[in-house]
Amino acid sequence: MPRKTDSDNPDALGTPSRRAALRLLDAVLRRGEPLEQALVAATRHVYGPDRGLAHAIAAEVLRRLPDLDALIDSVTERPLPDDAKARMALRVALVQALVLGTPHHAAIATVLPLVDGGPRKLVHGVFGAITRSGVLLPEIPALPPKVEARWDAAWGPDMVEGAAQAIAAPPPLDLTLADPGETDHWVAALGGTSLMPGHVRVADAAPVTDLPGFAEGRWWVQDIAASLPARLLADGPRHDGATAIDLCAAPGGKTLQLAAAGYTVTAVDVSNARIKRLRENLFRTRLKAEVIAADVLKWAPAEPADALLIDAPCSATGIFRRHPDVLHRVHPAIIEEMAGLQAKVFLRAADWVKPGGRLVFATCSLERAEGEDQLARFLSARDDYAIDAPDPALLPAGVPVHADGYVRTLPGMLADKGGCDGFFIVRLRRKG
Ligand SMILES: C[S@@+](CC[C@H](N)C(=O)[O-])C[C@H]1O[C@@H](n2cnc3c(N)ncnc32)[C@H](O)[C@@H]1O
Repeated sequence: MPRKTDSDNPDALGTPSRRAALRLLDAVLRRGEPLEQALVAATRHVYGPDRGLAHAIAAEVLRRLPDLDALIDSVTERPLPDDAKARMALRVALVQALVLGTPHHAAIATVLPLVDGGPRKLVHGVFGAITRSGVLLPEIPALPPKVEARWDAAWGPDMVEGAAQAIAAPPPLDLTLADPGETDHWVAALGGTSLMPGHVRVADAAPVTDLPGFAEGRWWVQDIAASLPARLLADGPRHDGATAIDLCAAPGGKTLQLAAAGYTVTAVDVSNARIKRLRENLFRTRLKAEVIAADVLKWAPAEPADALLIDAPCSATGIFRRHPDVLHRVHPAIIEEMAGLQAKVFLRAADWVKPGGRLVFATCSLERAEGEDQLARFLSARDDYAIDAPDPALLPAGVPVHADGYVRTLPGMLADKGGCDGFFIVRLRRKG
């Protein structure tokens, strides 16, 4: 059967992908949906590479939104409403012309049908005025004002600057190796660099599935910061048959690390769709874990484990480089709600660690409520636990152990090497 393309659609050539980008933006900005979650529905009538294009346009708009809006506002008499179709269409057209390198005539011609029967003239006029003026977007993108204010209050101006710079360039691709002893081999085979044993960083490349070692399951994709919780948990000698429980485990980056390190792993997650990906990852890497679909607020293990990892559900503001939707849809009520869930999981799971065993709590969040504050609350409730500060040699150079014994990665860290996601990680030992 011939492959479907844009041209099978009654829209002008190229328009369906822009229409899908508009639907994605609407899902994120108006309905507060995560971009990845909106992808299937928004791109239902778009095929092949056009689906990737729709995603790229929407993601780039979300990275550049305050700057795009400032440009639009600079040439309109009165600001267009935030959710006006004209503003949305202009964002889609301008990001193509000014960031993605689409020829100007194609950027506007493919977008005008999106405002058919509406403000076509306005959109055409504003686009023309901006592109004719030769104005460019700033090299360092602006953060949404509310995010900037929140992060400035929590971390200060250097972090805010680091975060803005981190949006400017696409993040590199980080791989975690099944066997850290093969680091030199995979650095050479993939043409990458390594920031620590078991890690390879490559410039964001062609499809991951085409890279050497993927089919053989010798590595999996995982930001270097995301690989630290399992590294900290698995560090050091352990007895044969040591057990690990990985809570909130899917799609399994950390389950794979713990299994590769030799633990007998039980991986628990509530999402069937994500568990399917976890099983695929185990199959590809030929690693073993018992996989359980369950809500950790209802489930309990038959017996406590030597090691327990909580990669808690969170606002995910630490992964804004690859998921720029979090910059626009995460607000204080979401952070508070996630922090409440984390506190429950943390306290409940603390009973599932053997005396003398380890617990690592982590979130990919840049909010203290989902990191430092969780730790303080936990320690005040559980005097049977103490912080077990890791050896700094376990971390890549440039990521410190905090004076209080936990690890906090922030934008700006490893910046000269391609940066890292924002994470909070603490390792605790149960007294015994
Ligand atoms: C940060 S992600 C986990 C990433 C994963 N640890 C990895 O390394 O690939 C958080 C996970 O928590 C799961 N989750 C959320 N609420 C849960 C609950 N009540 N019980 C179990 N899993 C939950 C989500 O389905 C999601 O997969």
